[in-house]
Amino acid sequence: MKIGLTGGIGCGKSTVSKLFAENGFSTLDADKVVHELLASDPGTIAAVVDLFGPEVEKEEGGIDREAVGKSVFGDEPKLRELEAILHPRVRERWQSLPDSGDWLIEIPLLFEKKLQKSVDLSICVFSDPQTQVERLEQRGMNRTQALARMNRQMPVAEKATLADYVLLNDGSQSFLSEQVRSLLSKIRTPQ
Ligand SMILES: CC(C)(COP(=O)(O)OP(=O)(O)OC[C@H]1O[C@@H](n2cnc3c(N)ncnc32)[C@H](O)[C@@H]1O)[C@@H](O)C(=O)NCCC(=O)NCCS
Ligand SMILES: Nc1ncnc2c1ncn2[C@@H]1O[C@H](COP(=O)(O)OP(=O)(O)OP(=O)(O)O)[C@@H](O)[C@H]1O
Repeated sequence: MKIGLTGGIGCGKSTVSKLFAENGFSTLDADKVVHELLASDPGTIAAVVDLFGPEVEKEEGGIDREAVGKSVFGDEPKLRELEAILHPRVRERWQSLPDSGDWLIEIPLLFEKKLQKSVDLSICVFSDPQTQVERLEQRGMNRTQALARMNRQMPVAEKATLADYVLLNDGSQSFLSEQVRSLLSKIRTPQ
């Protein structure tokens, strides 16, 4: 089974992914694939330097994600060009996963990019936008940057209406793990 996990930035996707991993799922995170490509894939690095200039290449090699992130959210044409470099490479990676076994794949833009048909089941982790901003600020992102990314995404309430299952993550981590436990018992029990 391949599950697509989505939600807004900072809603708790990685936290949910860890809970699935503890319950025997293999996991893949599209953001991590992007990070690996930007750190060490020569073709990706060359294309991104071509787009943003040599100043985004770090001395030790690889792309400075913070610098790119600061300039690209709010510059829609550039962001689309960056996505055109990265998305086909990321898609190739998760679409070539083995058919066997249980996989949870974190795909932030699952619904924006209409990829839901490529997974057996979709889950959205929902947090109130206020909670999203607070969590991102706690992680060191400033409010303007947080809002720029959130504004570029489909509102999480809309994602929730499109998903097969929704996990609520405005409460405690134990409330979240209870929901994951209950969801796992549903999707693993043959109907
Ligand atoms: C701009 C980049 C370099 C910033 O890197 P940074 O380490 O700061 O952020 P990270 O990659 O960890 O992303 C964190 C979150 O930002 C949001 N985000 C990232 N890219 C996008 C995007 N194109 N559109 C909307 N939100 C996005 C997602 O919620 C994601 O979970 C990087 O996010 C990137 O290359 N984005 C374009 C590729 C992409 O669309 N990635 C999303 C998953 S495939
Ligand atoms: N229920 C919760 N209570 C308190 N903190 C939480 C809760 N859920 C997640 N967090 C914290 O909020 C932050 C964002 O969570 P997480 O990294 O899981 O979200 P994400 O959706 O994967 O984020 P991103 O979109 O940036 O990849 C993390 O620091 C995490 O530890």
